[in-house]
Amino acid sequence: MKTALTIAGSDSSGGAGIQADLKTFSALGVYGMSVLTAVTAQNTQEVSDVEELSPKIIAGQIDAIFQDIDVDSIKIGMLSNEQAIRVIAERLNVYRPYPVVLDPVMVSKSGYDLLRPAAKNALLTELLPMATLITPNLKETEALLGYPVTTLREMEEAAKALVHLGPRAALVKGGHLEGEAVDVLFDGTDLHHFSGERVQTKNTHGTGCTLSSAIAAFMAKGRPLAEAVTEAKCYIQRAIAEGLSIGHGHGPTHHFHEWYTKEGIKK
Ligand SMILES: Nc1ncnc2c1ncn2[C@@H]1O[C@H](COP(=O)(O)OP(=O)(O)O)[C@@H](O)[C@H]1O
Ligand SMILES: Cc1ncc(COP(=O)(O)O)c(N)n1
Repeated sequence: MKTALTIAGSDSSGGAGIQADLKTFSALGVYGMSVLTAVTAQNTQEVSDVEELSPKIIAGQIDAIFQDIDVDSIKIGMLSNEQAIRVIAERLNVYRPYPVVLDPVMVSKSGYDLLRPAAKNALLTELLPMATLITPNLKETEALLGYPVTTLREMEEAAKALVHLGPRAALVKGGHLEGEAVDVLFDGTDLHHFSGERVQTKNTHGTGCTLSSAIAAFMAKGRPLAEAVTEAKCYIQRAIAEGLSIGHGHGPTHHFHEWYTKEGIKK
């Protein structure tokens, strides 16, 4: 069985973070592992507290996995602070995993800073250059590039500009635009568009976590990048369409195990 590792924060309500990542890996038939960076006290309405883990235990978790198990892909999510970024970059430089899907998580849907603003530079210099793919939403794209991105044309230019910062490829997600939910991939050579029908729902907690984990899962299975994004987009579309009205805020996406067949996602 192929394996995938998520390096991310815990969401106590189970809709985002490590929990969403492991549910996605499992639904897509890869063996999931986790390195925790922080524990959030969170529900569908708010993040009420965060406790960051020490660089020592973050390094310890990474070492424990890589010294024993072959890792077929990695997804990185919530990092919280600069020390976590530095120790993860340092350990990954030793083990050189491939592929690395980096979701540059910054602010939760409920408005809480999941990355301390002062840690942004370390993210840019230490981790972006190691990534096979980064998957920012529009706000994160703006924070990384330093200018607003609000149209499809600007998303295309932004995806190219992000690749200049070091990752091999960039997927700019249009989940927060109006109209069709269009994501734009620049793979270093070509631009690709991935379009999904917009679902009118408030149950979008963890959509970015789910999409990046699904891409990592398909890449673990050996799919080339653009194909992995196509399959993952199909997965997130249905996970949102069948999202769950759990809690009183932004409910979570739905992960169905029976979706995955040997041929791919059941359409
Ligand atoms: N209401 C929606 N209907 C359909 N697709 C959506 C919707 N909201 C987000 N998406 C898709 O979900 C994925 C995650 O995007 P986004 O919500 O922008 O990320 P994030 O969770 O990082 O803010 C993207 O593929 C985006 O196009
Ligand atoms: C631990 C953790 N990681 C990531 C997110 C982002 O998810 P969202 O953008 O849907 O709030 C989150 N809320 N919590």
